[in-house]
Amino acid sequence: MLRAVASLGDDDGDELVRTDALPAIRTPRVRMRLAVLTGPDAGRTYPLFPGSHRIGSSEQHADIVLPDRAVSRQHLVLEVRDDGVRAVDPGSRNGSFCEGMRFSELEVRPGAVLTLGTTELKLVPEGEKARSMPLSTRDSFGGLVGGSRRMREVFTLLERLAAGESDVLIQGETGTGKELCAEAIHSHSSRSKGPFVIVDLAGIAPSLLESELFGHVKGAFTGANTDRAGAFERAHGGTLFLDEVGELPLEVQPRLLRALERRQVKRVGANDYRTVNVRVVAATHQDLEGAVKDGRFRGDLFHRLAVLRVVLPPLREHLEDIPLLIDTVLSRMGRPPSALSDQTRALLAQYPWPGNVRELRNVVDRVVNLGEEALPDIPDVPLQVRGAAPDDDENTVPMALDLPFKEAKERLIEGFERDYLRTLLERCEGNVSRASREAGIDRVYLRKLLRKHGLDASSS
Ligand SMILES: Nc1ncnc2c1ncn2[C@@H]1O[C@H](COP(=O)(O)OP(=O)(O)OP(=O)(O)O)[C@@H](O)[C@H]1O
Repeated sequence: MLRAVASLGDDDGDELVRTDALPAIRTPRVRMRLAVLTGPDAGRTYPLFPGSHRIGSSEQHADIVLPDRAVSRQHLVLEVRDDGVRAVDPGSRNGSFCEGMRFSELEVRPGAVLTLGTTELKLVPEGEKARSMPLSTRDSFGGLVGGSRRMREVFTLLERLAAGESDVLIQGETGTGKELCAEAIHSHSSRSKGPFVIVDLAGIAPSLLESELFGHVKGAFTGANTDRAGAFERAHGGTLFLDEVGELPLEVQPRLLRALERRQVKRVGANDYRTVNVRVVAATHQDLEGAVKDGRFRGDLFHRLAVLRVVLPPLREHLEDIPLLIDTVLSRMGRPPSALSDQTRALLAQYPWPGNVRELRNVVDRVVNLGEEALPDIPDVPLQVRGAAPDDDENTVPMALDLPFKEAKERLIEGFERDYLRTLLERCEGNVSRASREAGIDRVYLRKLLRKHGLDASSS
């Protein structure tokens, strides 16, 4: 007897007839594709069926063969399961990277870009285009610079949205360039001749917030000696940048929502509304969706602000931009690129930069003025060994063979420690107690090691 008709696929409408007697047979089906974005094979895609897929440069050792001289014979294995994809680097010579970070084992999310040698590979969920957005050809937009894929994707989005009139929400960790981004949107818009008004909502006493945003009339409160226009009115004809919008107290949020919806503001103590012509660009380093769930931020305001959303990546996800960023910082300081030695640059390229570009700028400033003692405690190990010569021996780990034995050995151990700790933390979801049990090392010592390598348990 027929009991049910179930469709196994969302996209192709295949149907499977189930009966009591015959259990459903699940045929392997393609859920993901691997798209080659750059490198000699750019443009090719491979279906990823459940099971193991070996990726490398040798037809003997790999199922997906990449004709890239910087790719090892067997460079990476993708283990595709029903519920996810795990990438394992079995010891490639030049390493495997996910958004700027080297890994040896990684649970890869759909849409992630992996870099092997000079080849970039994207895991594309079935039904999605390999590249949803063309990459901008620029390596700067306003004051923001970056030639990496992540930044060029941001630039494409900015090119498109700057010209429009919609409000924009910029999200990103502290120091990722949110203010620069807002300025760039303004200067590339038709409002560029109008004012660009900045309000840092985190820096204003809650009692003064309404007056700062909407203005006040004389006598509205103690100290209101004259009528004063608020930021919305001052930004008339231009752009209002609301920094740290996540800090806005709940009680002020309905007034901001009203101002955004009606483009009308009422000064504190006044009876009438004034119409303003303002584009609002807001920014936050907070997880606003989380704040909405926790009831700290109004959902309707969030949706109104986030009509268009730009997410700026943390620097650790585009480490390849560090050389360009260093040159930019130096030139903004009026210094030539030679103001920093190659050795210092190499060290800076290996630091995880929790404070993002702002921290990089500050460190470059200090090192140029005070010398190398001002460098942060940077693990001295090669993170990125890209575009290197092809491997002669699959088991070769990149080693500084030209260094004195002791130093070369120390580097190798440091590299091992860091790779080990990263994988460990990832496996234990940042739980240090669990990590210390699994690794069989004392918790205090583990914390010390994590600090030494700039790894943050909570953020892993
Ligand atoms: N992509 C970038 N290119 C060039 N400079 C950058 C970039 N990102 C940030 N900076 C520089 O880093 C510093 C911090 O940038 P900005 O103030 O825009 O960051 P932010 O995200 O607004 O930080 P916060 O959340 O702490 O307010 C500035 O000096 C800025 O010029």
